[in-house]
Amino acid sequence: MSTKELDFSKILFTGVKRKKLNLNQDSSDGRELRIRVLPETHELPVKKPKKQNIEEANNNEENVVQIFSSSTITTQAEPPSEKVQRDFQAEAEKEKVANIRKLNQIFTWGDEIPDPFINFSDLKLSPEFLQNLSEFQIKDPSPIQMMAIPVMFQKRDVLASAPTGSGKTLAFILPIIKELVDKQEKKLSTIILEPTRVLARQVYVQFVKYCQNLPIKYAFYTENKFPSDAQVVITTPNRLISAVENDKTLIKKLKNLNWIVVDESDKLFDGHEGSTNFREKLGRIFKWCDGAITRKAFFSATFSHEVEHWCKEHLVNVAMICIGARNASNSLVTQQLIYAGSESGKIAAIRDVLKKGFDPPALIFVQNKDRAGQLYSQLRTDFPKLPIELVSSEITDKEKDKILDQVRAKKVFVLICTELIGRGIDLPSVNLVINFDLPTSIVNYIHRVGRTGRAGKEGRSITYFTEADLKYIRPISTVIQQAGFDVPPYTLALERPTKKQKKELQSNEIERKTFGSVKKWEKVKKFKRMNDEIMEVVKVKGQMLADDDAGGDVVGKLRRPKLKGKKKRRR
Ligand SMILES: Nc1ncnc2c1ncn2[C@@H]1O[C@H](COP(=O)(O)OP(=O)(O)OP(=O)(O)O)[C@@H](O)[C@H]1O
Repeated sequence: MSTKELDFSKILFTGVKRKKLNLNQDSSDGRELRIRVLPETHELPVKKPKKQNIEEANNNEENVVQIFSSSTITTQAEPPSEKVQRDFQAEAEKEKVANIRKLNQIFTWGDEIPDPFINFSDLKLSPEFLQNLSEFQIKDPSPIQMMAIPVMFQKRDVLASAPTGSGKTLAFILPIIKELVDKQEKKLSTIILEPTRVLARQVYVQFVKYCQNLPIKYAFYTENKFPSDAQVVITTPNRLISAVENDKTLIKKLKNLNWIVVDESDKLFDGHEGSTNFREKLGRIFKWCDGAITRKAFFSATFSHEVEHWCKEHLVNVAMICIGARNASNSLVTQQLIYAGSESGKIAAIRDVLKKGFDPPALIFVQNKDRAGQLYSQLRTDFPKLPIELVSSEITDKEKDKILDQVRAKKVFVLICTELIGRGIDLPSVNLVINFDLPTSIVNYIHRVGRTGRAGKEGRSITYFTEADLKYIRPISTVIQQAGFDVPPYTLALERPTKKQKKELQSNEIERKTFGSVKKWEKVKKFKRMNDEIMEVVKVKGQMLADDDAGGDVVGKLRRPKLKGKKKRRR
């Protein structure tokens, strides 16, 4: 068994590596998606040629190979012995690997860590799989892929951390796909856990892309029946738990898994989620997935030392991988920290940014759904022609998927959102992230700004703070400075928030003055709800018509559904 008794009682915290990155010294900060490989500089240590004078050389014809001048010649080098050549090649290879690791900022911990690979073609992937990678422009591995893939090939537990947008998803799905193709096992082999349904869907889409023409069954499980014929199931802890509660026979299958992958794992380790308490749920799931062959893989852009200690303590032969500095923000994102004074100052500042012009789409983060509604109404009033959307817990999952797809397609120019999509969401087209409300922790900051600057592209972020944020600003200011960007110097001299203050901030948001009215958003919300109800009726009617084999235009046959709370108009 690979795990000891699990102890989820400890409280996790996150810390930032204090050392300042010297970005000027070496521009290779390891955060680019493209790998860096040194040019080959090694040559065999050929013995230095002897200089002889011509008379001497003429006496020994065998030695004469090249005449440099009228008075000197060079004798042929004595070939090094095979052992010397082997030793030298091994040494050169070691040095090359060390350089690759250094340039890509690959740090590892554990026994028998394999060398990073540099070409997908060296991985013995099937031609179909290689074709799928190239179809989606995956040419070279990113640093996390270079290291995590060979480690996962060793079939051992792994804890991996790498910057936002650096390709962690492919780093864990590639070894899983390869194993399934090679072994051709039909059993349920892998469970991938994501903190939210939206992220589970996103990972599912990656499987759709990379598994074309491959004999693999994968499923995205968030509703209805557990897909028991799938080899890979992508889901959330909540859904998996309720599936097992409904069908205890699943436990037997879970004990026979090859992999359980915990993506955004520091989030799932998080014990501060109140009612959702992910850590407790993960503990239950791990007890089911404790088969001797089951390996665990944890991936995230941020990790606390506690998670690291937990893994060292509870996992056998775990390999740890860290790309770049631990808990650092992505330095491909140009980061600004701006004092806006007050809430109205922030509104003025954001108007200014949108008016001056920006490269859409942009994400604007606020601290809760009410604030999202207020800002939505405000910006719709100020910029009636700008395609603005909002994602918060108030809209359905399907609506969320739709809006996020519109952002990807650049049909939505400004997306107002809450922490709900602060993590993991891959919107490669996003160029600008605005923290309208200050994130409540550096971890949230790192993930939020990581929605831009993805896949090696550059991005930009602006973080506003007000009088009310002053006592919490220093940690965020430090992270920005560590990424190599200027911050107002006094923010670094302010007192650090105490542990109590940090905790308070997690459970109680900063009270902020409201602005604008939420009328516009209320209207849109009502419309969206109506739309959802109509779509639901369309689905049901469509099913009924299909069952009756009636065909025809389903929508045309519908009547307007009765809406809850809708009063009859009095004449
Ligand atoms: N080797 C590669 N070459 C080019 N693009 C890649 C490569 N690997 C992944 N990508 C692309 O990079 C983007 C970001 O990848 P991914 O979503 O896996 O990032 P991540 O590290 O999981 O980020 P986050 O921490 O925010 O979840 C995706 O659009 C993905 O298709």
